[in-house]
Amino acid sequence: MNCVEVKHVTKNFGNTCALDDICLSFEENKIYGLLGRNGAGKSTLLNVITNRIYADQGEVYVNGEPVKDNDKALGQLYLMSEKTYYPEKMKIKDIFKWTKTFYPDFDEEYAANLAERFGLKLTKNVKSLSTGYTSIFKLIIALSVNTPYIFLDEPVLGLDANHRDLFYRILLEKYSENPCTIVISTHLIEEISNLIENIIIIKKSKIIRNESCESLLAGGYTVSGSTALVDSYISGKNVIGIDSLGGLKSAYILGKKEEELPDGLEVSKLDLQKLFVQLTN
Ligand SMILES: Nc1ncnc2c1ncn2[C@@H]1O[C@H](COP(=O)(O)OP(=O)(O)OP(=O)(O)O)[C@@H](O)[C@H]1O
Repeated sequence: MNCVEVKHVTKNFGNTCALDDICLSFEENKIYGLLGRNGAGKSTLLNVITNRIYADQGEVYVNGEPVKDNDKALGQLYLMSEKTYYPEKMKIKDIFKWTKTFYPDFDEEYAANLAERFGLKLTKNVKSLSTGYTSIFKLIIALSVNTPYIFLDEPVLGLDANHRDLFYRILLEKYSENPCTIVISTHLIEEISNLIENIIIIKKSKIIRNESCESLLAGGYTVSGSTALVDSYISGKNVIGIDSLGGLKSAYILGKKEEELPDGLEVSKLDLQKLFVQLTN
């Protein structure tokens, strides 16, 4: 089966263990969310997968071939990283051309079209871009390279709400027209909860969850209603969070829901962000 496999990868920086015996795989044509608190090891994992840094132990395979010093396997992967490696004085349009020399399937026309949709001028150079437009420029390249596996590390860093919304729409558009594997590492969990099918949570260098979003969220539920009703219902239950507004309350509960709930209470699915906070605290 075509996939990216991470097998027993460990990476230390001096006394800091950034990745501890990580095993996982990214299957073809799926969208993954890679979540974890600051310093959990997300960027290190993406850098090891794309061979930007070497693991101390373990291997990464693309469709069965090791990526280490293997241009063919590496050509299947693209990482949009937090760091910007492009020459500062180079114009965007020239970077697009340059990218095509490394990634022959890079679609210059599509990239120019995305630049127009985001309002990015192709004649600007990298140095003159704001934080948001630097992310946009890197995103456009990632969405246009057409590699089977795309890794996005903090893709919406500095993007305003309108541009984030546009990015999520474009991502889904692209995915439905031309499916590929997309791995998104982000702290904006709620915003991607409807995009991702699978979720990988990394905590202090270890994977603590790797499953479908659906199965993760099936581990609990949300009840909403009047404060008095909710308070009485949640007594003795495993409550991981509460939101109150006026006389209304929502409680996020782990565990299985009873068949019958008291009248006046509404049930909905668990909130991914609340669950993440609880799992990674
Ligand atoms: N080049 C490096 N030198 C030393 N320590 C490093 C280096 N890169 C990462 N680390 C350490 O490894 C750990 C994992 O860092 P990493 O950047 O992978 O986390 P992250 O999950 O991406 O965090 P964030 O969400 O804050 O970007 C942290 O403790 C970090 O300080």
